[in-house]
Amino acid sequence: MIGAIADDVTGATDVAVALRRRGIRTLLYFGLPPQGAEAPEHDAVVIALKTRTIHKADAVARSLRALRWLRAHGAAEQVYFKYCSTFDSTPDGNIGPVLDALADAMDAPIVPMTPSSPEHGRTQYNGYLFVGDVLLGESHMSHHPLTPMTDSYLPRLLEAQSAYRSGVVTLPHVRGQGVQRRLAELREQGVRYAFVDALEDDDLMTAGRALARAPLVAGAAGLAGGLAAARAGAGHGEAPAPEPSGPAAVLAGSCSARTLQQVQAMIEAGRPAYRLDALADQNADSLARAALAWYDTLRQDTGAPLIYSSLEPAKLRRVQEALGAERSASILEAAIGRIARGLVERGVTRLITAGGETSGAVVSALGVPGGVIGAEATRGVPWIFTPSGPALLLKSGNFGDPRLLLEASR
Ligand SMILES: Nc1ncnc2c1ncn2[C@@H]1O[C@H](COP(=O)(O)OP(=O)(O)O)[C@@H](O)[C@H]1O
Ligand SMILES: O=C(O)[C@@H](O)C(=O)COP(=O)(O)O
Repeated sequence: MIGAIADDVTGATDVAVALRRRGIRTLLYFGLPPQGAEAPEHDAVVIALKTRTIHKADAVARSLRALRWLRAHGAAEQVYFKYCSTFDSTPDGNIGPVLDALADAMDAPIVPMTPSSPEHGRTQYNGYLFVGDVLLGESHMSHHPLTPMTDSYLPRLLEAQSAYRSGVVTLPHVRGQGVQRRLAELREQGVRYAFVDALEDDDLMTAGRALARAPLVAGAAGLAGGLAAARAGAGHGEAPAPEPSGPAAVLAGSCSARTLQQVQAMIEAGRPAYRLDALADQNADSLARAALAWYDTLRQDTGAPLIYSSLEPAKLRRVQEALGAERSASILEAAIGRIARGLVERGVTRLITAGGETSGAVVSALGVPGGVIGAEATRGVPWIFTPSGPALLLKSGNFGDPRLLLEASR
């Protein structure tokens, strides 16, 4: 059985649906699964953590707890550590510290990985990560509020955060000379982390077949899809994918280029929109109260509203200079969590959130333990049906076309 540990909740939904698409019956939990919970038949478990930007010791402790749970429940035959397809991290971590801890705990001699996800425009070549046709460090990710990415060479990025050496399985190895052969060479050279080049889905499928027996693998959802495809013989066909209904609302806390376009599309379509301004009010409670009071004034026929804090890079910098990056993020995340609770109390049954950290804040504020994976609003962004809460669409900041938020909230 595959056990996946994801460093944020949007990443968890992305990897869960990548497994499910290949007929792998997948359970998704937000945090450690509740004790004694009855689980339907399954072939994979995904545990969504929120460890991407917290203190690294805490990230390591939570990830090891997740590993212990997977082992105790027979779900650690192969462990997949899901990080972002744009390698979101800082020189402190948390990808490196978490991987070091997992690799040590599992005694994994070498950990193959790749953030490549060609369907989202992320590709790895000679160890460099591209976003569309530019290098990661030259992409919009260099402006990220919490994890600005300014380098593009993956071994260097990981070595800065890890106690171990990194190397590359280059494309000629993937496409001919052999992934296993290259991994053996790298092991001899004392390398513990092997970034596998992949430009196309076929490369991920080849890598997935070669890595079917690796105890610990890491990366974005693309390689998880390759591993799942390698097991597809044991698959159960794609499960039915229900669509939710009922009143919807959109909460956007991502400042990624794609979310900014999606927010703009909602505003241009005339949807009611309310901006959370942390410069004007630094109290999460009163920010949330004011937003909910605004929501209470809306007519029924306006279309689903948008509440957002998303700002373009120059304005975001001003907020961060005034309040600090961490403080402004934590005020806004706390406010959005409270707003989510207030919206559900007011009858919202479809909640759409943009941004990984933002979605994590919403999931913890709602206290939902996990959910059943439903239809994808767009590739990698499935509806999640929670047992007693609303249906959730947890959208990675960078995913979806510019009309996604508008259309998903119709
Ligand atoms: N106006 C703002 N000022 C400062 N920080 C902000 C603002 N709006 C959003 N943020 C913070 O930026 C972070 C965005 O991260 P996240 O939600 O993971 O989005 P993405 O998926 O694009 O990475 C969140 O912690 C959020 O609270
Ligand atoms: O791999 C990806 O790009 C996503 O699954 C992901 O991790 C999303 O993170 P956010 O952009 O922070 O939502």
